[in-house]
Amino acid sequence: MQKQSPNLLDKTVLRAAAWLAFKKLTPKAAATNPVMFVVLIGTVITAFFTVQRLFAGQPFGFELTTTLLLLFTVWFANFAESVAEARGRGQADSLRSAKRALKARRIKNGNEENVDADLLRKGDRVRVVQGEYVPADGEIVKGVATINESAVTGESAAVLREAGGDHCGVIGGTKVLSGEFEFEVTADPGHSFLDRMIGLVEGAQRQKTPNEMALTVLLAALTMVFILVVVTLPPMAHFMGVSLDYTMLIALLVCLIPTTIGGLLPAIGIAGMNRALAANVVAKSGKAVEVAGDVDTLLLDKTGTITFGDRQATRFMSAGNTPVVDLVNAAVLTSYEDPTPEGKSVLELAEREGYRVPERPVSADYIPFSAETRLSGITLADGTTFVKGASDAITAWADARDIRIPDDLKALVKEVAQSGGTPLVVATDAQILGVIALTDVIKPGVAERFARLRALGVRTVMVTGDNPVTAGVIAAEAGVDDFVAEAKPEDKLNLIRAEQAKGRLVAMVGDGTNDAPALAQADVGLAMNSGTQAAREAGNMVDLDSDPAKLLAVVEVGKQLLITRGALTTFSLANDVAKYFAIIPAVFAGALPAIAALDFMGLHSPISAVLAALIFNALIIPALIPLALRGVKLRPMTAERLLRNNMLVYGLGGVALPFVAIKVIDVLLSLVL
Ligand SMILES: Nc1ncnc2c1ncn2[C@@H]1O[C@H](COP(=O)(O)OP(=O)(O)OP(=O)(O)O)[C@@H](O)[C@H]1O
Ligand SMILES: [K+]
Ligand SMILES: [Mg+2]
Repeated sequence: MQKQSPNLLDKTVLRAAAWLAFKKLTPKAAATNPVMFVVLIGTVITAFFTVQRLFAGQPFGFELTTTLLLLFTVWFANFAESVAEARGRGQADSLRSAKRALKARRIKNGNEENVDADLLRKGDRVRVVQGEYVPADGEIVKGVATINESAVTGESAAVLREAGGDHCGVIGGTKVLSGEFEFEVTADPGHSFLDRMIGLVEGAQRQKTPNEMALTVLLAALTMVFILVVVTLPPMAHFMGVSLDYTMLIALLVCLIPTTIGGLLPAIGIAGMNRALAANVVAKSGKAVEVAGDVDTLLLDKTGTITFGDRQATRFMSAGNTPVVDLVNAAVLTSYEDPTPEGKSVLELAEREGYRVPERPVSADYIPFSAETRLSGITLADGTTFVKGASDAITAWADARDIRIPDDLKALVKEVAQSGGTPLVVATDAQILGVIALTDVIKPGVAERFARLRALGVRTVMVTGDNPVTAGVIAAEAGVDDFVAEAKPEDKLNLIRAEQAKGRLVAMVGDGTNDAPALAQADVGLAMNSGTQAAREAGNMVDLDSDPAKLLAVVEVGKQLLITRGALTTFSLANDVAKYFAIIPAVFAGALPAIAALDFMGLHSPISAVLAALIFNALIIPALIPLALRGVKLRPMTAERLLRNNMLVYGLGGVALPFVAIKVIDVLLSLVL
């Protein structure tokens, strides 16, 4: 479900960007971009020459044209960045409309008071009822509600949020459709998700990523090299008895330095962030999006990520001679206070099948389900305990109590597991009663996405708390590369560490508090917005749609960012090399007949050659803006093949294009000059 991003050539966007690009024509703004800074200095110098010649009564047409072309080059570079920013700004406006003046019922010392939402602070308790807007970001501590989050996510389907689980997160500005709850505020005003998103799309919080920094340094170094080359030209020319024109040298320098990629680099980065946002993913930094493109291993859990995660009980299968009613009764007792989908569905199945089940006990100790123990249960007032859980967990529990394992248990567990279902073994402290079969459905399309990721060189590993047989069946059906079964939360963390120790970059997704350490350890940690505050803080990205499969899209957005940057860098550098060979002979041909042999382009005159190159050099920036913003199309192939293809297309294309374009512009100029 992608949010509609404004049209690339939307008139209002372009107009806003054009103005913004003018405002950026300052030395301070240019200073962040070394290549453009050099062009700006060149502009000032050629402008000086223009004025000088004007006052000396000499012809100044070439100087003036060069000055204007250089100014346009910087303006086009600013324009590219501004279009990317302005496109984000449109998104920010629609987000800002979700931020309205909200009221809150704050609870203080047991009393309720009406306050402006601006006054809410971290830790405050607030009550919200049906029909109201959630006044701040927070976690539900009491109650349950369905919420329409469309103001923030663009998704209009109602979502369920409740206390005490991994789905307790609420976002300020969203609307409560039904139910009521109390929540604890987790963000001060100005630091909410909405605020963060708005800041991100407006580029206010944009910092250069490490890769972008490295590339900027490289481009600056190249610029330095070309400055040295051009500076040594006059003495050399002088030695050969040729005197060179300084305006022409500056024009030559600008043609040679990497202005194309220098001008498009910021736009490419912003566009990547915008694409992540359009997919409803809030990255805490541009770096996170970029790292996602380099990820080698993707850790996914099974339930809820690969499958829909709404595991439903579908069958009671008793073991040995145990009557099915005994199994059902025990299963029901363990589920009265089990709020998980699994627990609820056990009660529903018993009712649907018409069993007369025991009353809900008035006083009992409940054993809540945890991913650590992988079981849930109840101890009645008379001391009898009933548990249900993963087969290995219950077998271990039974072993510790010297409870005999029925002979046919293994076969029952296997039968459920082989169909891809999850067997829950039910036991009392006297015997093992049987198995509840839970079924879950694999999300459509995941197998194709994994195949696509594999083609891109990303390994997928499924980590699940489920048994190895079920895990194997689901893994095969979904087409993951590897799986780990019977995993506890800390196993995820260890797995991430092990992968990282092999020099791999790891991405994972999670929503629970127990996922937080792994989310923090992973290079890309995608937290679900529905998840706990701990998870949302630990991850470096948050998915507003709370769809764990979104991780796949995030990796693709990151890859596309890296590939686009690589392709345009190749193209830009190839261009510069070509321009060198296209215009140097023309510039020297008149003075040095020996070089005329190299002047295979047959350009009209040195002046038209240089102007043609400058015009091409300026126009190529806006011509590539659409590609920079949309991104190079991501085709499933390995990194090496991608690199080779890019070198072929963008490298060879980048070499060939300037020759053709400069020749055409030169012919047109010769008609004018
Ligand atoms: N409500 C429950 N009561 C008892 N046992 C449960 C309950 N829910 C799940 N289990 C058992 O605990 C195991 C671990 O559950 P957990 O939710 O940690 O992982 P999972 O959902 O199987 O896998 P994943 O990590 O892919 O989400 C399950 O495979 C199941 O056997
Ligand atoms: K250039
Ligand atoms: Mg789970």
